[in-house]
Amino acid sequence: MTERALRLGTRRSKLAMAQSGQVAQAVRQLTGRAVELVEITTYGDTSREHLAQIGGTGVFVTALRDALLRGDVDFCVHSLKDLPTTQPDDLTIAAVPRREDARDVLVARDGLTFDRLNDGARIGTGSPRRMAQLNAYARAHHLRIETVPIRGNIDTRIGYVRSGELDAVVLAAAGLHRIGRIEEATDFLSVDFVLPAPGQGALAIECTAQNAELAAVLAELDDPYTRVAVTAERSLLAALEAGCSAPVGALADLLADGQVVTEMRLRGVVGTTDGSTLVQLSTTGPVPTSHGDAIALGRELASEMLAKGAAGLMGERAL
Ligand SMILES: NCc1[nH]cc(CCC(=O)O)c1CC(=O)O
Repeated sequence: MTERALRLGTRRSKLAMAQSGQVAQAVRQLTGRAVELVEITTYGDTSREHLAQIGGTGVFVTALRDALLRGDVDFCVHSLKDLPTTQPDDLTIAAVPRREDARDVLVARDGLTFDRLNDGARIGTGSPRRMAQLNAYARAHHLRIETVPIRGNIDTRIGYVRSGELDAVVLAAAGLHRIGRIEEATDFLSVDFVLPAPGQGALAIECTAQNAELAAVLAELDDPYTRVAVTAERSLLAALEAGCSAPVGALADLLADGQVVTEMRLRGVVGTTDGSTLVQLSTTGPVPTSHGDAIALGRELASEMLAKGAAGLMGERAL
């Protein structure tokens, strides 16, 4: 007797369909079973409000999780950066596959890089984290830019540039890669001046905690280095008591001596959206070997950032 198809719950956006499709393919190969996509509409897809106003955390994931808990689907795929930092007890992140490029990119008119934008350039982004760091960089380099709050899916956002309404927009490289449009990036923003959102570029494959059998199968898709890195980044975010729409950037990366991984570095930033103040710190230590060690690393950096005044910079909300 053939087993029934596994049902993968997904949002309908192009990005969600692309990443769910890629994971579905990997699960088919892994299990030899059929995987069918089940489309689910989330509040984040239908609301026209700015993310910071609807509270940010969880707007894209709640409907998917409800479908999991109802048993309508067997597993789902989230962009890790969209997941709230507290994990519900009855759901498990069965796998965090190897991370895609974590950087933010610019899609600018006429192929322009950030440094070559015109004086007074209007750059679209709804993310307080991006606003804070772009404005801080512009201040330091005597560039005059204006960040313009926008939201919408990738097509909509790039559309503002194609229509001439904005000079540039900022997007995650990973999203463009996944939908096959990375060639449209005109500048890859170095993480030395724009730290990505915690978990950016990584996916989380989630199923119910009850479904241990499926969780064990999905765990084959887990990349342990990505898992500890995003755990440390999200621990930093949680310890700063900030959500996914907060002006917080974080990136954990591995330092290597030749081919040998020696240490992990965790960098974090918090700032005001106008870029006038940034608290940016980094810590380096042994690669965490457990979930607990990764959590501790994030907490440690958070407390150093709080001691430098990070808390006072997070009350802000985007327009
Ligand atoms: N906030 C929306 C969102 N959630 C995940 C991605 C794609 C990148 C990723 O997987 O980290 C994006 C788009 C963007 O920020 O440009």
